[in-house]
Amino acid sequence: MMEPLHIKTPVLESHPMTKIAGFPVYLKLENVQPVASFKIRGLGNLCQKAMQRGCTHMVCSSGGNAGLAAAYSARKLKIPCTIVVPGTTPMFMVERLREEGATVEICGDSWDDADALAVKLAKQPGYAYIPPFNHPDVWYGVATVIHESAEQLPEKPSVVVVSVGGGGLMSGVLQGMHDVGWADVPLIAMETKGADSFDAAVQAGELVTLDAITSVAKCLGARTVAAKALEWTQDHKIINHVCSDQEAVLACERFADDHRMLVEPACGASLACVYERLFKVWQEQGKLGELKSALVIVCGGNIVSLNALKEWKEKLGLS
Ligand SMILES: COC[C@H](NCc1c(COP(=O)(O)O)cnc(C)c1O)C(=O)O
Repeated sequence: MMEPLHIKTPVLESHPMTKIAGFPVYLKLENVQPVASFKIRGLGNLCQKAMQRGCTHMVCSSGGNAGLAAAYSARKLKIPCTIVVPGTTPMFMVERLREEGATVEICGDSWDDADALAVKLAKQPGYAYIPPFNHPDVWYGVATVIHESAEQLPEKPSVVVVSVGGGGLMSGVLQGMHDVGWADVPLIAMETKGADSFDAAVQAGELVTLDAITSVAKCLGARTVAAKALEWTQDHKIINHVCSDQEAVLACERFADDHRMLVEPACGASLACVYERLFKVWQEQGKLGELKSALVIVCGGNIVSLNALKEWKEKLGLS
């Protein structure tokens, strides 16, 4: 059994968010992972399995964070890797991937275009395709975030909150929830407008491919959500919600002020669930009953800076 490449992260009760919600809000701080996002849990597991299956070169498509997790894993496992990112990925992130030793290819306007090239490159002998969200080994690794939380929390939470891009975080969290006896705990699945492929699938009752990703939360930018995520709606109570880019970016700013930690708008979408007081809305709609506590998975992300936050606020009319 190999040592996992992720670390056990803290669970912090957020005093400011508890005051807003009216009950304890616990934060699982995946932003303090070595690669600044939860991604290392799933990609670390997948890369270790790929190495054990004898791969000699890994190829991962990514909006950035999964790529960094794969590049970090490959470096730790001493295996060459290629990361394919869309043209929307900022150059500082491309340089960060190269600093991890990865070869970086830039392709297309969204993750889906990058993924198509990654799949093609991985057909070379000895190469392994490393999907960023749509694989059981990813979900198995992500499930550890709940296994840890169950040991860290004083009691079972009344609700768990995640962000949804391709649906890997959501699927792994749900797997973990069922592992630890939280099958009756509703999951809140948050997306941003313009990256809402899960909501589109739920509304249509089948997978839907968005024409483009127009949200600033590019790391939620999978135009088609994984089938597994939609399947989970048959087996678990899931409340999905689409917030605006403005709400996600403001949540990032409030979180930085409240906790002195800077996270991506992809993560801001989850934090907006608390900051926009959505629990009360869902209780008034009868979607949620009494709530004693909430667990928010702070998924983190690298593609953010004080300057980026300022630019997003200007772009979104928030300045
Ligand atoms: C296009 O991008 C997909 C993936 N980011 C996904 C992601 C998510 C959503 O996770 P998912 O639902 O894709 O498993 C949440 N929070 C953060 C900070 C993320 O980077 C990537 O980096 O390749």
